[in-house]
Amino acid sequence: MRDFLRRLPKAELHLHIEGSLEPELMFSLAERNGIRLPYASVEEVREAYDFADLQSFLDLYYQGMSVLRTAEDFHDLAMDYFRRASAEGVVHVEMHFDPQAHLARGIELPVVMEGLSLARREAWRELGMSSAMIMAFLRDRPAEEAMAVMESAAPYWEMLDAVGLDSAEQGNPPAKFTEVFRFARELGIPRVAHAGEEGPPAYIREALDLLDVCRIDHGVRCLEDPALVARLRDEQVVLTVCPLSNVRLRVVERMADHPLPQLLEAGLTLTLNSDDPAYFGGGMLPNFEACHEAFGWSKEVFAGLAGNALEAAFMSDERRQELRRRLAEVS
Ligand SMILES: Nc1ncnc2[nH]cnc12
Ligand SMILES: [Zn+2]
Repeated sequence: MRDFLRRLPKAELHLHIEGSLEPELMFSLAERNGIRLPYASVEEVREAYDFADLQSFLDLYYQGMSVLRTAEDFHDLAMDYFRRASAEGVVHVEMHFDPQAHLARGIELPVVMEGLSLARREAWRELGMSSAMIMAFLRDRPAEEAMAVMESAAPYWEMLDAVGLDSAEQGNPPAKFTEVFRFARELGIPRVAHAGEEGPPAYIREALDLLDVCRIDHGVRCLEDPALVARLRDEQVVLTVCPLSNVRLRVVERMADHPLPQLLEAGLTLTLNSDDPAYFGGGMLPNFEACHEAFGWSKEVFAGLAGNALEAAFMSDERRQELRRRLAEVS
């Protein structure tokens, strides 16, 4: 099964590129940039990754990314992840990135865009891996700031496959960002949003009704609202579920308690993703394997999930056709 799961052509739709920063790279970038880390060793960093909830993770996540300063750093970050993901059979990566977290440290958007764009071209050339960019707004910051970022991103609008919404969910409903998302819609930029990770089902409804998103990131708490589940099923809204993330952030206690089997049973359109692989115990393959171990799903189930990701991905029709063929060959 492990070999089958590795060979499955997997598209990853929910990945925070800053959350792919492994402690080893964190140390080498800190050294390159003359930054002192509050850890003595790589082991000490890993030991600190014991989270009580989303906020306790976010505190370390924003601290960790302080080593990213130059376009070269962002390039190295992304290439480091693309290489690891490619070795796990990932063929397409859609990366969220958080401009406001970098602006707050004095790192301007062009630095981020230059580094990530260079890595994307290299990944295509050297690994045959396609990718997409999702510019995310931090929902625990003011909506006016998100709007300012959107406006300042004008030179890059063409390069954005979507805008997204992440960071601390509780108390920061999608409604807060209605105007920013309306602006993105007017520009023809697709929209996704984290909702129903820690927040209530009402946030999933708001993301659909007010932000007009095409996908919900996480969405696992929809099960608390049967009418919402029926709507998600009928409208075939894609959920980008991140199983290991949900365990590590204590959305659920253990993999065996994860609601994935119920979500599948309810007929929802699901995909599997890693979210922040450096912080949550691994990338796409470990997430697929954890599901196999916990739920004993068949090859057909995993091929179905991989197929859902291909259909929902931001990629050219030509690329989608090619990957559909590869999926059919493997499964
Ligand atoms: N799992 C997550 N939820 C919300 N915001 C995030 N930013 C990075 N990872 C996140
Ligand atoms: Zn996420």
